[in-house]
Amino acid sequence: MGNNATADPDIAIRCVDVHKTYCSGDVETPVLRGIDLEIRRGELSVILGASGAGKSTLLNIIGGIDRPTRGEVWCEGRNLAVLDDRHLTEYRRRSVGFVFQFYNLVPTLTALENVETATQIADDPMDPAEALRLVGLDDRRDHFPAQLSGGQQQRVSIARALAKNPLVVFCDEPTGALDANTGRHVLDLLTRLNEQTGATIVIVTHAAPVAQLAHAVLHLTMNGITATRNTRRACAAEISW
Ligand SMILES: Nc1ncnc2c1ncn2[C@@H]1O[C@H](COP(=O)(O)OP(=O)(O)OP(=O)(O)O)[C@@H](O)[C@H]1O
Repeated sequence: MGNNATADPDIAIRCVDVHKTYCSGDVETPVLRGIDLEIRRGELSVILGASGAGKSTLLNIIGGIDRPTRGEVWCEGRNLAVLDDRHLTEYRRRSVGFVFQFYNLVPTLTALENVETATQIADDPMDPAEALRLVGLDDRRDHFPAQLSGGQQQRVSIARALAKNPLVVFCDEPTGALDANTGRHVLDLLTRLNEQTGATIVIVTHAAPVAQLAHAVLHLTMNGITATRNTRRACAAEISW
């Protein structure tokens, strides 16, 4: 398949027959066995799967952190699987934003400065103060991470990812370190940002109820991936886990 694999402007990322096998000495661990998927622009997608199903492995591949053993990962007319290191780094910097379970903020920088670290490497960034306003933290811009709650730190990390104006924001277990109520606020924020800004958001989680928030649900198992669409999406207040 050639560049036409991403000719559809509604598709942000497309995987074609993606395989990943980890090799350590003589031991081979096959994790992804022929994954086909599409991430649609402007949508909130949830990748769901049990522990060990390969969610982080898949996220690392579509986020340009790792490469597949076999298969194609199409984004903006390029197959990430064959990009050299320099271009893959460029893709990570310019085209994707990451939100991790443990926030990964720089402790010696204020909330605003943490967001600025991302906007300084982006082509078309948002005003960092505006990004903090979008996540409801304009009054905390001069606070350091240690002066913020877990939920607030996660909101800073969401502002940091969003402020790059990336093609896709990837969130790996974004509520994993938060209590249920704070987690619900973070999910509510992600759905609101998707609706208000049109940001394409992918949430990776083992928490099945989160799938109710999504336009598209990608269910990853040892046997492959199945995609379903929600005809009615729940709001974060309606879900519990
Ligand atoms: N670098 C590696 N070398 C060898 N095996 C690995 C490596 N990274 C992951 N694995 C294996 O790949 C499988 C999938 O791991 P992965 O972290 O992608 O799953 P996951 O669905 O994200 O799990 P969890 O929800 O527990 O984080 C696991 O069996 C894991 O042991």
